[in-house]
Amino acid sequence: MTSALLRHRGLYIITDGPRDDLLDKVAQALAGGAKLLQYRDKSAESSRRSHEAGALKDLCTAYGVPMIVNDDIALAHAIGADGVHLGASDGELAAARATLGPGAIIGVSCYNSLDRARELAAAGADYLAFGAFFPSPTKPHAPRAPIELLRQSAALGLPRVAIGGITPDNGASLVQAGADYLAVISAVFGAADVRAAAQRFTDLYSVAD
Ligand SMILES: Cc1ncc(COP(=O)(O)OP(=O)(O)O)c(N)n1
Ligand SMILES: Cc1ncsc1CCOP(=O)(O)O
Ligand SMILES: [Mg+2]
Repeated sequence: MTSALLRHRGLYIITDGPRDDLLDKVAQALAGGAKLLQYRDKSAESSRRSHEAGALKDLCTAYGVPMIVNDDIALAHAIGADGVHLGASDGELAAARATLGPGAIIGVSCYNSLDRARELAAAGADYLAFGAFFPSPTKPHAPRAPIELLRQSAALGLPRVAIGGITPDNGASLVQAGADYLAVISAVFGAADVRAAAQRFTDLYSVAD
């Protein structure tokens, strides 16, 4: 799936639920040009999670946008998601590949570590996520990463995702440094006008391309 990801750049929306208007807000962000979606819900309510993830997958399919599940390989498999995102304590990349298959998108958190990025690239990751680049309202204690890491990781040849406190105002510096995707929660889902906020991120790539 890496090649499909390599054909695009843009906004990667990550959900901030649980919330009652989740589907509606995601639809607005997709209308604003989001190119990837991650369902991130840290609750343990498996029935709601499964229902929501399935509904989000259908919505993303209608927009031609890949849908990725955070943390949960089994949920990704059960609802036919396009992939999974794994952090350092979320299970092995090899296990995800064995469950989801060769065409799945398996994204990994590399935090601020080029060594971790090299290892996971060699192990078959489809994209490398770095951050937090700015103070994150969603995850205030996330380790910080320097912007140079985006340039330093270019040679690994995989799509690079930037995350952490990204706004339409500070995102341009990350796009310039080589971020293929800007992964955003609060600056999209916390906005009064979600579609307009997403469009501002989308526009950063129209200017760059
Ligand atoms: C695109 C992207 N990058 C990083 C993360 C963070 O993953 P992780 O460190 O596992 O933390 P949680 O999101 O699970 O709290 C991510 N989810 N997505
Ligand atoms: C999951 C995660 N990992 C590092 S920062 C972060 C949260 C990003 O959310 P926001 O865009 O609100 O800073
Ligand atoms: Mg995780």
